[in-house]
Amino acid sequence: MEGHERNENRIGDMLQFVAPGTPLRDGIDNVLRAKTGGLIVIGYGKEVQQLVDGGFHIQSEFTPAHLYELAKMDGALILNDEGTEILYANAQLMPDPDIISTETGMRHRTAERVAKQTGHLVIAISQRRNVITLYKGPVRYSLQDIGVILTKANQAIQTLEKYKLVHDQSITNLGAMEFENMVSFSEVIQVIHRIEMVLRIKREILNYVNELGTEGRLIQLQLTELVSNIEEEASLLLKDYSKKPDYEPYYILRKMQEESGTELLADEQVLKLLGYASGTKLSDMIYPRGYRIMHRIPRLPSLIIEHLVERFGTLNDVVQASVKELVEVDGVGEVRAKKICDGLERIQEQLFVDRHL
Ligand SMILES: Nc1ncnc2c1ncn2[C@@H]1O[C@H](COP(=O)(O)OP(=O)(O)OP(=O)(O)O)[C@@H](O)[C@H]1O
Repeated sequence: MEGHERNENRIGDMLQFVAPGTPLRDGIDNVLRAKTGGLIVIGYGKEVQQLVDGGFHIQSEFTPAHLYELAKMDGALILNDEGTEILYANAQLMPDPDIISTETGMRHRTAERVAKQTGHLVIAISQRRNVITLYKGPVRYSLQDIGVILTKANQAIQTLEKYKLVHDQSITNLGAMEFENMVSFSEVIQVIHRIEMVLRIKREILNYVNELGTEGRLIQLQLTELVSNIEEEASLLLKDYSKKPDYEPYYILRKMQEESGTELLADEQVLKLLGYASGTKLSDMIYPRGYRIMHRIPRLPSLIIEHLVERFGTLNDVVQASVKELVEVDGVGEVRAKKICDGLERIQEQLFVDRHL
């Protein structure tokens, strides 16, 4: 897995763990308000044990009130992996002083070093600055004010709506061109870039949703409504256009997301992921297998679509096939063959109406 993708997953996990609405977050918020400061390590594996000196073995059930009371003591609190028990209080942590830390205060330096050395989640609650900072492995993340995140999340939803409109239109145009046998690599790559943009903003919003916890339900609903099936649609597109029919579309999709950093992928990278040689010309024509369009035919099972692709190879050949030829395919009787013909005709008509709207 690429570095930035792994870090994003780490941030997502951390944020979920301390999201508003969880008992841990209630406890942390109490400590923040009381301005006592706090240092909390999640998990007490061997790696952590080696760094702990002194402290009281408490082993009490985790409640926000216990956390708040115990945080009044100096030193660190150590919780179990699930954050459901407080194991130690007033513990002195002694991470390797050679581990580089960019923090200045001792609490935050210790938190950063312990996280880097053990890979565990460490939470520093600042006494003076009203900030909660999370550390896990090399990742550092400062929690932001809920109001600020909500504003950002709402802005991101608006951006997503715009991206989604552009994406939908480009998918419609591509569909119309597929029926006309007019698709070149260039159109396919353009649609893939649009998918990339939608997926990227979706990931960003998911991070906000994780961070918002119970406060993010509305954003989550909007997100689901807008892009719940984007991955499935993308996977069908990749199945339509990958060089070899047996390419695993979700694998390509994951690779695509791993490889795209702050910039969109280069066209050659997309071609490579689809399995095409680097010299492939963007103006060359390419013919879809028809997975995406055939999935839009009502009540046509995926297995039958597989059989149709095996038998005919491209969407165009399915469109050209007579009822007699369709019936030769495993699982297709006369009634279903007619439904396929009618279905394709209707989809084509609809696409021609909707294109360039
Ligand atoms: N190695 C350590 N193990 C356990 N607790 C520590 C350790 N180092 C610092 N602390 C805790 O952090 C407290 C504050 O330290 P310091 O003021 O240097 O931190 P800081 O990073 O500036 O944090 P703040 O923003 O809260 O002031 C200490 O009183 C102690 O409770």
